[in-house]
Amino acid sequence: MIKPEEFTDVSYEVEESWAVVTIDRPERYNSFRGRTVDELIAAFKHAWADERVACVILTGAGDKAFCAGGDVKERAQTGSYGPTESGLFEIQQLHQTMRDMPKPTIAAVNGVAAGGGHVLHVLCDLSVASETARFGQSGPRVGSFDAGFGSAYLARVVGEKRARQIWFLLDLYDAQTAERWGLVNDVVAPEELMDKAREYARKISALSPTALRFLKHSFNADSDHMQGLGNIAFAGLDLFVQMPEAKEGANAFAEKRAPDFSPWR
Ligand SMILES: CC(C)(COP(=O)(O)OP(=O)(O)OC[C@H]1O[C@@H](n2cnc3c(N)ncnc32)[C@H](O)[C@@H]1OP(=O)(O)O)[C@@H](O)C(=O)NCCC(=O)NCCSC(=O)CCC(=O)c1ccccc1C(=O)O
Repeated sequence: MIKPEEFTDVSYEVEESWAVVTIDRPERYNSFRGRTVDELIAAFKHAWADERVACVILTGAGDKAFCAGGDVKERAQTGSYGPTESGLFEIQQLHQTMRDMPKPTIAAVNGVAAGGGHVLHVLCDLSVASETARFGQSGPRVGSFDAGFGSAYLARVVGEKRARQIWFLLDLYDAQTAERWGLVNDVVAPEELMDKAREYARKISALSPTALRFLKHSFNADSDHMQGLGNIAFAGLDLFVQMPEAKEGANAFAEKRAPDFSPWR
């Protein structure tokens, strides 16, 4: 497993009694490649094992993006998300690690949370948003989908109609709308975002870790079957991204043009 001091795409810091994990690729809107996903898994496991840490704050570097999902430019240029430790692109393992780790996770959404980056905030136990944050999925525009937690668990959070609206219209929603839909717990001014996340973390740090551990597993138990849906979905996605239809989506994004999916209707 990669050590925090070897991280290139993510930073890991311990403040008081919590860890702050920051996705640090602002020039790509904090989108993730294979290496980023490996480092995020390592960061969450590190926090899980770290006795100084009661909970984790996940955020993005800069003020533009929390995370814009998979690095579509890398996918368009190379056909993959680049090298990884295991040779696998372990996004599903990241989702599972975030859910399985017994310590609460708090997303501090500092900018746009799109695609697989939106899924990461949805999978955090709590979400705090900056007033300037924007939220949405983008897969069907760039030749992708998340038919696991990214759709099924999203529907648990916001309801079926809203989840289908998010995935079928692909609009970006502002922080006030996200709060109204129950997608985030609090909205604050950009300069107050990390302080609000720290306020949550401080409260959590004062509580019984064992009680929180049982509660987190209890909340998760009711949606754990979605991991099985994810296995089917990501197996399908592995095949789909090799197909001309999916490549049209990624290429169109990299070439800054609208995709033409009409041949596949
Ligand atoms: C995020 C946006 C809505 C922001 O829009 P806007 O504010 O107008 O900024 P832009 O000018 O568009 O972007 C600024 C700058 O950042 C670059 N950038 C943005 N997003 C990405 C990205 N995802 N990858 C690479 N680079 C990105 C953008 O090109 C600009 O750079 P310049 O050099 O200045 O031109 C908007 O940017 C947007 O819609 N972005 C794309 C979001 C997206 O589609 N994300 C990927 C969705 S798929 C996914 O995340 C899951 C992947 C996955 O899990 C998977 C798993 C297993 C197998 C396959 C897959 C899979 O491939 O899907």
